[in-house]
Amino acid sequence: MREQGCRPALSLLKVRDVARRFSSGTLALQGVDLAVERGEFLSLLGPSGCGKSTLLRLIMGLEAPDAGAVEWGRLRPRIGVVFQEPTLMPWASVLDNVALPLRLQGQGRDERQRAARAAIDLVGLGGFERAVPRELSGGMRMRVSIARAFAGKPELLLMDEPFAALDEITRLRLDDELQALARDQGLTVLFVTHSVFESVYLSTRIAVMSPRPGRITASLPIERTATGAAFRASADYARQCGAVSAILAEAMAGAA
Ligand SMILES: Nc1ncnc2c1ncn2[C@@H]1O[C@H](COP(=O)(O)OP(=O)(O)OP(=O)(O)O)[C@@H](O)[C@H]1O
Repeated sequence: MREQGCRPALSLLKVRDVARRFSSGTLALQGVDLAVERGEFLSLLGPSGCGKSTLLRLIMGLEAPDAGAVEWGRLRPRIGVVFQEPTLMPWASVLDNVALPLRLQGQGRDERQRAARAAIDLVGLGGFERAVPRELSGGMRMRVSIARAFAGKPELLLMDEPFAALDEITRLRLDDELQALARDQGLTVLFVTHSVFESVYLSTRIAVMSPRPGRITASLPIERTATGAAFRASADYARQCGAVSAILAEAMAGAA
């Protein structure tokens, strides 16, 4: 069902008319249509409870839709996942935490340690391989979680409000690091957030969701006329934050 080998469209992923109702009776998603294109940084922006995490779980294959389908392009990409909580093994070193998925895949010790060290360097934690999570700050723990996702060399990175629990300064820094990593590694990212400012800063496109039952009400490409702090301080950034906020408010009012 997932493989659509003969399909001419080359989107990495298509969510078609998806609905999800929980056994409690809650209709979390209805009529969700979303195409994810290779190489884009796509944010899913919507109010709390609109079904963003549910949609990510459907894409991960952790749950099945009650209607509609999640369809993959020519090949199903390797997927990396980062959640809001870093979900590290507290007793294990940074190196062992990052190498865990590779161990579960059955990779040999040398191979997985090499890949884990490379991912740790990528997120700027070189030198902390032997540290355990309690010796790290919240931002460093989140970097470990990102390194763990990168160690498997993902083509598609699914991120569920990864920086929501962090302080503003750490969050801004990790936004910058993530954006640079995604660009340098040619990754496709699907990033769930409540934050208009974060989504405009990070994304090449934003999909806005309505309140529950969630569906995509708008898709907006983001124009980036500068990078880093210069973009954050630019009139273009402020203008696009204003436009996205207005569309989000419209989606909220439409559902009221
Ligand atoms: N396992 C479940 N059983 C019953 N209801 C659920 C379950 N998981 C989620 N829900 C409900 O489905 C709706 C969507 O939840 P979901 O976590 O996907 O929203 P969200 O947009 O990610 O929210 P937030 O931004 O607050 O994390 C909510 O009303 C939630 O209570």
